[in-house]
Amino acid sequence: MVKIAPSMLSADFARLQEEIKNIELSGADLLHIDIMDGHFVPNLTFGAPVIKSLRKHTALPFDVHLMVTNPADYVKAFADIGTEYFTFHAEATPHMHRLVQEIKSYGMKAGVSLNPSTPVAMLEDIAADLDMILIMSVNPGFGGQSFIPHAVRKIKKAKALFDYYENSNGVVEVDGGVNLETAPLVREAGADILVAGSAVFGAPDRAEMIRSLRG
Ligand SMILES: O=C(CO)[C@H](O)[C@H](O)COP(=O)(O)O
Ligand SMILES: [Fe+2]
Repeated sequence: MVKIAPSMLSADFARLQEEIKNIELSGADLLHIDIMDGHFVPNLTFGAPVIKSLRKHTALPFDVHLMVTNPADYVKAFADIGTEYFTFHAEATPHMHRLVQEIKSYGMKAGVSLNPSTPVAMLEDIAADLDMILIMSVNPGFGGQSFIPHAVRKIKKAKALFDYYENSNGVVEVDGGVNLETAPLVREAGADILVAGSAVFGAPDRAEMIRSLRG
């Protein structure tokens, strides 16, 4: 069964505590948290202090997606908060191996995210060490964009890479434009975790939407 990770980016920021509780009660598996620095992507969201204040209000595992230029600067802060997955972008650092080891040394799971134009092959020599490959199915920076169909092939390639290296911890997550129309395509391709922001937070019945996305 695939897992659903609603993206907090589409929540009502004035009522974050209620929104997170509502998502948990609606059956979400993880809380996807988009950290943007206005540099790696042309948008700003929230930082560790805001996320820390939410930790005591939910038992959902935190799935942190860092769209920042210097991801290594934030490892300790998110480890201290209590983060399940710390996912950085392959395009943001030439030192993926070092950063993955550091993330793991803090007891977090390490993920690498790929922009739509970055090939899965870039992860060939780090896949054995990864807990997650996050395939971006939109250009990062904003919620509510349209799904880029090419992501379906990349999900299959990421699954094959984990299989080749016999990495049974490795999960493939897909992020961007996931809705009732595109969810069957990414489930079929083998995605383990579906991120959905606008589809879940914009649904009249969020629990029903989460169930439907799971298929
Ligand atoms: O990382 C992201 C954007 O950079 C978000 O997680 C993603 O866009 C989710 O929003 P939606 O489901 O509305 O596309
Ligand atoms: Fe994201």
